[in-house]
Amino acid sequence: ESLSFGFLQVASPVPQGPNKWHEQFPIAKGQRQSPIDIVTSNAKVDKALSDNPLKVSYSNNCCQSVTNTGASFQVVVDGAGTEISGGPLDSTYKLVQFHAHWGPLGGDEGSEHTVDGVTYPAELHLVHWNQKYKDVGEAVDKPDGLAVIGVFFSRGKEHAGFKPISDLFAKVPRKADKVDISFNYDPACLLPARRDYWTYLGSLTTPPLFESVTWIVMKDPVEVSAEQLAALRNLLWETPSGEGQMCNNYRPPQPLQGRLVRST
Ligand SMILES: CCCCCCc1ccc(S(N)(=O)=O)cc1
Ligand SMILES: [Zn+2]
Repeated sequence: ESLSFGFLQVASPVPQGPNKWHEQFPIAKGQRQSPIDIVTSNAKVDKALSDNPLKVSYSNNCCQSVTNTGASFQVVVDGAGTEISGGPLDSTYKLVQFHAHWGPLGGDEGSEHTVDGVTYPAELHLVHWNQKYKDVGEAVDKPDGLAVIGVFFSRGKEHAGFKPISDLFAKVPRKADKVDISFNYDPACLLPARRDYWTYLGSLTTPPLFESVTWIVMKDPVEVSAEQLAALRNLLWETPSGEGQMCNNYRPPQPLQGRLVRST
């Protein structure tokens, strides 16, 4: 929101970058921050993860709308029937929203997690909250409150499943713009066919940076076209020099602080 004194319009402050977040959110320098660089040789295969496979049961009428949050697009989901369980999770979690992080036009950086230092042009986050809590607001800052599935986007052929969503970005150019999703949509179409993943305990990658996320990062990227990656830039946001294309909305990898990354 912008402050206004009658004739004088004071623009709302431009959001600060990741290297300043610690000033307002000291947890930014915490012990379980995200994202991280996943060093595959240090990841430990845990048979327990495959003995109790990650179960993803989304419905195809759960997506309600797409919003420009001013930091990403966000597909808002009503929790009806969109649950994950198993794998690293001791409880059932419900999907509440999904969004993404990406880099500059045509670049290869943009993902938040990296794999042996390799970045992808974008990373999708499917955000779920633990059903042991009464709502997402109660879950959001608890150590086992959230589970986020990360899916790397690589540049290649068009992703038919992502197209209905990427086509909507042009309709929500500005912060708080919102468009309803009138068609049936199953977010599971955004997951790679091979369901192998790395998992570790981390945090939200944007303020308030709560250390409340069990991360499940899919090993295989999904391909989206250069045009679909470019469509992400139909979303606009405030830059120091005024309104501009939303890009580079990713936090770089944070210190591992001795955490174990497990692997299927
Ligand atoms: C008190 C409200 C907090 C809303 C938390 C919103 C949020 C959800 C997921 C992620 S991410 N990028 O780690 O998936 C970041 C932020
Ligand atoms: Zn995210």
